[in-house]
Amino acid sequence: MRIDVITIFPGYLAPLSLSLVGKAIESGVVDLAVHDLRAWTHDRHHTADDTPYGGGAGMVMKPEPWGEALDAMEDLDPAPMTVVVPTPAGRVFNQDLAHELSARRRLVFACGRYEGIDQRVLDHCADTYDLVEVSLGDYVLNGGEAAVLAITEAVVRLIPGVLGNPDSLVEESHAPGHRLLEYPNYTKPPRWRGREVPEILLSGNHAAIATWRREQALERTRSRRPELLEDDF
Ligand SMILES: COC(=O)c1cc2cc(CO)sc2[nH]1
Repeated sequence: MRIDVITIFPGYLAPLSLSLVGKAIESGVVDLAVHDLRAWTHDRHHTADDTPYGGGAGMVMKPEPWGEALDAMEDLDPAPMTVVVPTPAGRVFNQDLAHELSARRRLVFACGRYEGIDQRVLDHCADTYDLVEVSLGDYVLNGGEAAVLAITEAVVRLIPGVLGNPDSLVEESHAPGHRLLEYPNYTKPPRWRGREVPEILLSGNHAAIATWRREQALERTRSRRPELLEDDF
């Protein structure tokens, strides 16, 4: 998978070259490039935003730099582009969408700032590429960069070969077909500040442990995320 990120804050994406995503880049499973949108501005001040037509607070990102940046992305790799635009107005990101995006050959993240990107850029992307507008949830950030960090980690870890132990993908919360929250986890020591590890986990009775874990997952889901237990139909 090739990932390109276009942003006016390239430094914000530096963490992507660490740990999990970093290993995927080193191993060649993922190619990642971060681009400064201002490279496609041509005025002395490298202007990327302007006042909104129709008035209102804040600034809007100008379409011209985005158009030139997206054109340049096409020249970098012949694979068809999925353009992912984090926005409060987007589809809420979840594990199903993470799986969908992990199957794509190429992702181009367009990080908005200010009040957002001129709508004509989104319309151009919808007509020219595969556009996915996505929000991390029902709250607002100041820009798309933090969302790109989260989405990239959620997507890259699903690519075969990236995680050391693919079994850990099976039982985790929100895994496909696994609509329960994860059960509680314990490790040594058996007693810590007067708190014991549940006896069952020390019993070696794997069937009973599996039952206990499912009961714990059900209980947690019931109390914290009851909507996950509602049937879809
Ligand atoms: C949960 O919030 C988001 O996913 C989010 C993405 C973006 C992009 C912005 C720039 O206009 S503000 C913002 N919030």
